[in-house]
Amino acid sequence: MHVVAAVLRDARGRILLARRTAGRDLAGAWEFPGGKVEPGETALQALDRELREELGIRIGPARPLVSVPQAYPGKRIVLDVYEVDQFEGTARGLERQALAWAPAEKLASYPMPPADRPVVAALTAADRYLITPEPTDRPGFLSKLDKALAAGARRIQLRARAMAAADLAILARDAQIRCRAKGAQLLLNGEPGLAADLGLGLHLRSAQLMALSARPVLAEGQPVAASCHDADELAQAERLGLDFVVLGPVRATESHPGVAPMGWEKFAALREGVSLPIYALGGMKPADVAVARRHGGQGVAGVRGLWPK
Ligand SMILES: Nc1nc2c([nH]c(=O)n2[C@@H]2O[C@H](COP(=O)(O)OP(=O)(O)OP(=O)(O)O)[C@@H](O)[C@H]2O)c(=O)[nH]1
Ligand SMILES: [Mg+2]
Repeated sequence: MHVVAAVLRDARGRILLARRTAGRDLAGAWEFPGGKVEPGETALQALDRELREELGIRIGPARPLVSVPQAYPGKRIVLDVYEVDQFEGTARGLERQALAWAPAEKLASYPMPPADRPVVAALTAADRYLITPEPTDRPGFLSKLDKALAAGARRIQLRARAMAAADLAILARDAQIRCRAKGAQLLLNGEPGLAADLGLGLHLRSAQLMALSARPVLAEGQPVAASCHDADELAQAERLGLDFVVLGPVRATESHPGVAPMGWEKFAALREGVSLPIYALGGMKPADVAVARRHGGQGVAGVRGLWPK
């Protein structure tokens, strides 16, 4: 089932949500206004029709945001979401549905269908997840980090697997100060204790993820993420209530020559089974954000393709 929906903003930048009425599936959930594409319609024709029927507005140009494949009990949908910057008329609940204009940072507090979580993440969180190369010289590393932050990196994983614990703690603090100054999230790879002590986020390796029975406890508001390669790992990440994951390798990479790439079709098929925000990993460059979004991804993750030269 192909479903189209719109992100509409008011003059204050708040986003329109509509509440599903009683007697339909997912009744009571808040959603982005829209509906099913009918036979013979294009996605944009369907969006225009649905918003006229449900809200009484005529929409201007629409830009694709993300297209989320999602499996529900007994059906599979692709939720195709567009950002619409201009519309004519005043939005009203013509089908007796309640409407709410929500600030972007409040979206996550509305109960929404599973397919909408990746949409909210696409609207509010970074589309690139930068993984650092193994730090060798500290000044060189920190100046590259500054460069990445200046270029807009807002979600960064410090991955230092060969470093002595004491050195890692010092480097992590230096990196933390720089990230804080730019409002960027910093997640430490594989070290739950140090991440908790320093007030950093945590990135779990897949083996660590599978060995846990509860989400690791961190400082207030710090994210927990994980590396996933298959449906079991994704399901575990969702069970533990993680904030996001990386999934791959989508393409072949120099760093893992023996590993068969999954490709975008498999990426999208795996994404259907969970409602987590997912970054594509493996041979990714910033220009691949668009293809990742077309397959339901949050964006791209990587070392080589994202770390400054
Ligand atoms: N419009 C909309 N539908 C969503 C969202 N998220 C999501 O999972 N869906 C699902 O996509 C499907 C959309 O169908 P719908 O019931 O709104 O379709 P419709 O407007 O054509 O109306 P209908 O009820 O008369 O068939 C439902 O299964 C709904 O649960 C969302 O954000 N917006
Ligand atoms: Mg609808």
